[in-house]
Amino acid sequence: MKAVHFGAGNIGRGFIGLLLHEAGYEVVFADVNADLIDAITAADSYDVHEVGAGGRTKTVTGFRAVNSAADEAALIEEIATADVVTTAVGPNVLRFVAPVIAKGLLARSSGSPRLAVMACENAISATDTLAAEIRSSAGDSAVTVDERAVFANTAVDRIVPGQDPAAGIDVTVETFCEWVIESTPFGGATPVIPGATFVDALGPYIERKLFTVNTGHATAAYAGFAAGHQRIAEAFADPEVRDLVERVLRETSALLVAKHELDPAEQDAYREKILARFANDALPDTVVRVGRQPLRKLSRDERFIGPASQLAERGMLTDDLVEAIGVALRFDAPEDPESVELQQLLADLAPAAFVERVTGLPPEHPLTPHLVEVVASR
Ligand SMILES: NC(=O)c1ccc[n+]([C@@H]2O[C@H](COP(=O)([O-])OP(=O)(O)OC[C@H]3O[C@@H](n4cnc5c(N)ncnc54)[C@H](O)[C@@H]3O)[C@@H](O)[C@H]2O)c1
Ligand SMILES: O=P(O)(O)OC[C@@H](O)[C@@H](O)[C@H](O)[C@H](O)CO
Repeated sequence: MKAVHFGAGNIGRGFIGLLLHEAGYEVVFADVNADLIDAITAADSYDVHEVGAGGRTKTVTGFRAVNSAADEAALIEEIATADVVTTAVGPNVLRFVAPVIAKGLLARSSGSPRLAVMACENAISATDTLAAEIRSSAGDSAVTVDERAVFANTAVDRIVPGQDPAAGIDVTVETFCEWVIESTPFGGATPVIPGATFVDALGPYIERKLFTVNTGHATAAYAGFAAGHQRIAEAFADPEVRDLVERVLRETSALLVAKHELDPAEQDAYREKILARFANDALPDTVVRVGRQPLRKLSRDERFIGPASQLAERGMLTDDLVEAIGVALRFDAPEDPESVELQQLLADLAPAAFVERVTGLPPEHPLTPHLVEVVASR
């Protein structure tokens, strides 16, 4: 069995590549970073170091690498003969990997089994987004794409921080990991990936993950940045940061319980487990990594505006989320282009125009006045 995985970065090597390897797949990493591809090609194995209580080191072997910017023909051939294609490149990059996946699908022999395509990104329905880009790229052959591929949405959860360059291609990760994949598109013939969980309906899982892990994580990052902290564990040890994270997650939990009819006690336990993960001092994660791309994080369906808008539509409380959004506006990290753009937009636009442009919410939405107020008063 062969898997082609786009994005040989933190999640690619430290999570998806590892689980595919453990499932018995030969993994072909595709990435645009030439130095990274050369390093992977030169290695026979790499280690995934789990840190924190019960952490172990796992070794990945049986992989190859293709430079997707330089060797499209080789990548098309790999996709044409693969069983699985996964991505962990970032939601905004999906449109750039779609054309070569379309070409690989069209190059498959018509008798081949259908290719399982799964985007492993922090975004709702990321595989649907990727599939739409692949169909659009295939043009008149879009029907053939759907005959040859099965597209399944997924939710991925493992904190993988930025890596020490001296570690080579080894990866340091937390012990926790969860890969949830929707089963329905496979019609009963799901890929064999023992480390993954297949569920009929992914909606509750991805919203629970994004609106708990990622809303809380981003709140810790932005409040930590504003308070002058560099590492997430250090930020989370600050009582004021932790208090805001806990208040925000009580609001998102109220939404998740109401919308998806989750058991409140189970959601409380899920939230507590996540708070303990943020406190993992053995994980060298930074507020700048976790806060990266603030414009993406403040967009319509993402970890702040997604839950806050739905709470407001239900007439439920959003005060703490709105406070966290106000703190996010202070994220000013020159190394992050979206942070620079965020600060420029704040300087250039009136509050109402800023809210509409960044969050995508119309003026008449019940959340909008609260956001305009927080932007105006910053
Ligand atoms: N790191 C985490 O804790 C974590 C956890 C869950 C989900 N995720 C999600 O996984 C995705 C990747 O995050 P990451 O932390 O691994 O980022 P990363 O920056 O470590 O890795 C992304 C990789 O994608 C590569 N890439 C960029 N453009 C590409 C292209 N056009 N073709 C092929 N490769 C390309 C980059 O060179 C890089 O190696 C994101 O959607 C993120 O939200 C991350
Ligand atoms: O990857 P992002 O930028 O969407 O979010 C940053 C972190 O919150 C994220 O990478 C988490 O570490 C991860 O989602 C945990 O599963």
